[in-house]
Amino acid sequence: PRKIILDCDPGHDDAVALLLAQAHPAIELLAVTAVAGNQSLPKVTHNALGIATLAGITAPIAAGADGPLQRSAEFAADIHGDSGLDGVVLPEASVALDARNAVDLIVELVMTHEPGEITLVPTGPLTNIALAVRREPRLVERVREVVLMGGAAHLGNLTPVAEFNIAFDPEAAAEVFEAGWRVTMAGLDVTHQALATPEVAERITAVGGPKAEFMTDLIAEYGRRYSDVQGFDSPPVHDPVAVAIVIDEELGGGHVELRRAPIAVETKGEHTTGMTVVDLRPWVQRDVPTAVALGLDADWFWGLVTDAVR
Ligand SMILES: Nc1ccc([C@@H]2N[C@H](CO)[C@@H](O)[C@H]2O)cc1
Ligand SMILES: [Ca+2]
Repeated sequence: PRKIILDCDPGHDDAVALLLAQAHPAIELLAVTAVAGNQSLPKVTHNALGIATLAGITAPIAAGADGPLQRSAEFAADIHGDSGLDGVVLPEASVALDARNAVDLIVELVMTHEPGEITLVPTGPLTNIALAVRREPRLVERVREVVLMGGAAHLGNLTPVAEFNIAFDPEAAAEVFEAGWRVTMAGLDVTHQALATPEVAERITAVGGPKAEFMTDLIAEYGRRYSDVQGFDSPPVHDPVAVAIVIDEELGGGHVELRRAPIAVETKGEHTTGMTVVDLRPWVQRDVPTAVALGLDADWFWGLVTDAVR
């Protein structure tokens, strides 16, 4: 199995990513690290501990950055609510927070494993990841790859051109994309194909049991907010797509369409800050370590999530 560290800001869809990462045999979840994004650090950390309890995650859970490198934090309360996980009941946490800071834990795990063993899977702002590389630049050559949920080659969600995770901390994102390691970007282009339709919800509910109930409530609440705020009939469940890409790589591929392309992060634009500028021009030389996911076998994807619930 592929060893991963899941860096997240739970977040309804982060919760699905955590359940999938914990359940799938092709993934070994080494640690969960929390970062401010959808909500404040204390709130997303509290949510991570509750989800870990429900999911039976025994890997260390550590809290990291409480805000962007330079800018002030703007949480996504409109979609995730004041708690960061509104509308779902979490069990009282039976797992304790690791005493180490998330950034130290990421550095320690990568530097004590063999080069190429660990994959970083960020599903929130990239503040922890940028801080880890600043603390230990050798991370760039030791990490196998970064498979992140964030960015967009076309339309944004926070702004016309910027996706929330990148726009929350554009400076951190720029450092991560420019570091020189392999980065696979699961942006809105692909995650907007991961829609939790009524058929998907029924498939998950039919599994039965506490995890199915949790997921059913989560999808219903997340769907209500996505409908109210962004007018979606069914909510795009972004974060587990990054985990699914790692699973697909482990199982031989074929379910996600990836395209190697130069990706630059705008940090200074008056109208474009937070934009991931993805160069899809076919004649452009593409021997770069960055790639963007453009297509998803949605039925396969939802099969993974349903099996994770089961
Ligand atoms: N409107 C909205 C804002 C933020 C997010 C969170 N940011 C990413 C999608 O932009 C995901 O990681 C998700 O957790 C989702 C919707
Ligand atoms: Ca997230």
